[in-house]
Amino acid sequence: MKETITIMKVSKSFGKKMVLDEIDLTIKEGHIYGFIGPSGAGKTTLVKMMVGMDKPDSGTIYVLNEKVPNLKLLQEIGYMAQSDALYTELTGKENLTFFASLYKLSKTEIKERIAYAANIVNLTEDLSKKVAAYSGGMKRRLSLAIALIQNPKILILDEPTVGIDPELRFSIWNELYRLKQEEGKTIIVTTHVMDEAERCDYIAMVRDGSIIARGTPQELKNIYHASNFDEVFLNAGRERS
Ligand SMILES: Nc1ncnc2c1ncn2[C@@H]1O[C@H](COP(=O)(O)OP(=O)(O)OP(=O)(O)O)[C@@H](O)[C@H]1O
Repeated sequence: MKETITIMKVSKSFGKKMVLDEIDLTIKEGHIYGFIGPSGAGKTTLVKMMVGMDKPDSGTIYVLNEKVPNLKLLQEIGYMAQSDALYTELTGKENLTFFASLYKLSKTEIKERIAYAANIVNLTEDLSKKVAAYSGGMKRRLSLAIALIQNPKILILDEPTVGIDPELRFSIWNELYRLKQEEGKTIIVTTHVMDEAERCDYIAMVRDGSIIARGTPQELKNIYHASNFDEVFLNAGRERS
């Protein structure tokens, strides 16, 4: 299996605070890779660097064999940030059309992709409403639809299901599996939700800017003598303190 993302000795500080400390990591094509860890551990900073939105102080990141940042990669990465970056005075459909127009898509493809993405996040009926009238969960769903819009090879989703009800969360995860299995997409998620961590193929546990453990969910359960992921998380925390 090919490597989609390679991170080599990446460090980052904000002021005197070291937020990432010599991170080394490879993410394989067609995997769902999860980053879990407490608030402030450095997960968002790390995924932003993969997207090219933040720059390491030292170290290198390659995505699809291109050194980041690289404009060519924008077409290939769908990014859902933790805070929604939406045009609230526009409708959901206008937002999707705007973001779709940034990519190399024909008019027909734009139409098809908007219908597909809206359906996945269950927003089809609400597309003509202004985003200002959306609930928090609807805004998250629209942000996820935007991340899917250009049919990217890589999805980088920063806490994608926060504020989304369990039923829709379940169907979104089913779609992530389908995208992985049928379309070979590489999917990176950060999460605080432990049952989501268990759904990933591979997990990195981030704490204080370092990856303290990595492996399949089962491997991590073995390492931390845990029967579920809440225990993995708690036991990993105890070992560090
Ligand atoms: N632009 C910035 N300027 C200064 N400090 C920052 C900046 N961005 C992040 N930080 C700090 O870096 C640390 C890591 O933040 P980051 O958002 O990467 O954590 P996280 O693991 O994603 O947390 P959460 O789960 O709460 O989103 C935090 O201490 C945060 O305050």
